[in-house]
Amino acid sequence: MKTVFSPLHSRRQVKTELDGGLLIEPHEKPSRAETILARVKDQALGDIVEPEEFGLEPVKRVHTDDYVSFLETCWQDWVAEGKPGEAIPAVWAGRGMRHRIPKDIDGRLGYYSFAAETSISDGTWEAARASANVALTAQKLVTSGERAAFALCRPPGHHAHADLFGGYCFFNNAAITAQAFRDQGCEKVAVLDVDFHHGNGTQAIFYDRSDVLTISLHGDPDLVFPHFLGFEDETGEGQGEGFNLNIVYPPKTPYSVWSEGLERACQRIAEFKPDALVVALGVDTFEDDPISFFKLKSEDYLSLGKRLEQLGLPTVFTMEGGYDVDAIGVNAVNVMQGFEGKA
Ligand SMILES: NCCCCCC(=O)NO
Ligand SMILES: [Mg+2]
Ligand SMILES: [Zn+2]
Repeated sequence: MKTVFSPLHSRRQVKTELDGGLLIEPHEKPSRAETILARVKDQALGDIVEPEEFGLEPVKRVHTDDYVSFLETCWQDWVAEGKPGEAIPAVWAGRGMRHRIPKDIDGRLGYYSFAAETSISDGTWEAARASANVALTAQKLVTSGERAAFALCRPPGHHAHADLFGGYCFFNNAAITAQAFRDQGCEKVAVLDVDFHHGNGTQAIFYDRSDVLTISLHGDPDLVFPHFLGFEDETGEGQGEGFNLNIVYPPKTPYSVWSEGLERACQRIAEFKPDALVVALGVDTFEDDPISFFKLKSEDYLSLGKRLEQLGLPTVFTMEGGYDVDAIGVNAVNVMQGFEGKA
């Protein structure tokens, strides 16, 4: 299987993440991508290709023009205001307030985000653009005949809404990929989010549509991020009713239980009969992940990959979360190797 990777991921090198009232070293760090890349090479998974430049048009098929423009100038706008630290949103439109776009950078940071842990600094824009190009290059490989391709995306994307960043995400790489499949002739596309966290952005982007089926398995939002979306009663709206499926699990869920949800998801996908599959691959479901609470083991990712291959679909994997850096390479590449029959 080919892997698409961009060294430009390292342009995202923020020094802060707001966590527990402290500014900590971000969990979403450059070594995550480098460790996965090293494992791809160590396992000779396949060629490693750099992304092509697709420009902003395919990104704007999912994200609003004003949001894209905000991201492009956020850091310089912040610096121009003489702010001493990294750009961190700190004010939002609460209940009863107005959702209009302020002029001030603090107001715009709040308007275009849903959480405060995701700092922005120099290079975030370039890395986010490269990450979307990585996903689009993987999609092009698959439409050009590859059965599957691994988009080693960093920063991740599944929390990003059409005009919201958060959860370490800016551009929704999985949604951009799904829309590219649609724009290139696929009638139906399924997005399966196996990251520990709910793919709230992906759900929201396609929520009223029946051409893209969105499914996510994740930790109970009553207990974990993103807290305000991802419940099982969210099944889609309008044309999209019945085309969103959330499968929620409690702390300490092992693969033996989690895989029952995977089976439900796979059966729903088979019933939907899509022309392509996008897998939002987070491996923060791992038993030792520092910010999550499932108990999957490294060998379980081989089984996950094997089950996904049985769907028989052209498949793009977009890298999402996973923060046990020592294990992330084995866990992510195990999915690809399981997909290719090593299980
Ligand atoms: N306290 C912020 C948690 C952000 C979750 C990031 C993630 O892994 N999403 O998939
Ligand atoms: Mg998920
Ligand atoms: Zn996650």
